[in-house]
Amino acid sequence: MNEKLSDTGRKAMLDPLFATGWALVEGRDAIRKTFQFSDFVEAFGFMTKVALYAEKWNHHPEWTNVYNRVEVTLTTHDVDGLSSLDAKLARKLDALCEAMHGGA
Ligand SMILES: C[C@H](O)[C@H](O)[C@H]1CNC2=NC(N)=NC(=O)C2=N1
Repeated sequence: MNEKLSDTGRKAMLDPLFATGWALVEGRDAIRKTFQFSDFVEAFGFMTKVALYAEKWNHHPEWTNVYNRVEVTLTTHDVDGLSSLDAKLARKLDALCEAMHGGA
């Protein structure tokens, strides 16, 4: 059963993500990061890769795409806040972005 991150869990799991550009969302227990790519096709390719992991892990992002930018918000609806699944998916997004040229 998934559960909300504890205070110690937050420090351990979120501090490394803050270092890669993730930030807490004002007024929500969520984290957000905007990824920028070379063009729309690369951005959409990133979203496609992420979607496969989201389905595999049954944990889905809240996101918007405008041309070459993808804004991603992660939170766990089932526990109404941040869980380890959000940190896991955030790490995966960073890794996928790193593996693609132009990801930032
Ligand atoms: C029924 C389904 O398994 C649940 O709604 C899953 C789907 N994807 C999810 N994604 C996210 N971000 N949070 C959830 O709590 C969640 N729950």
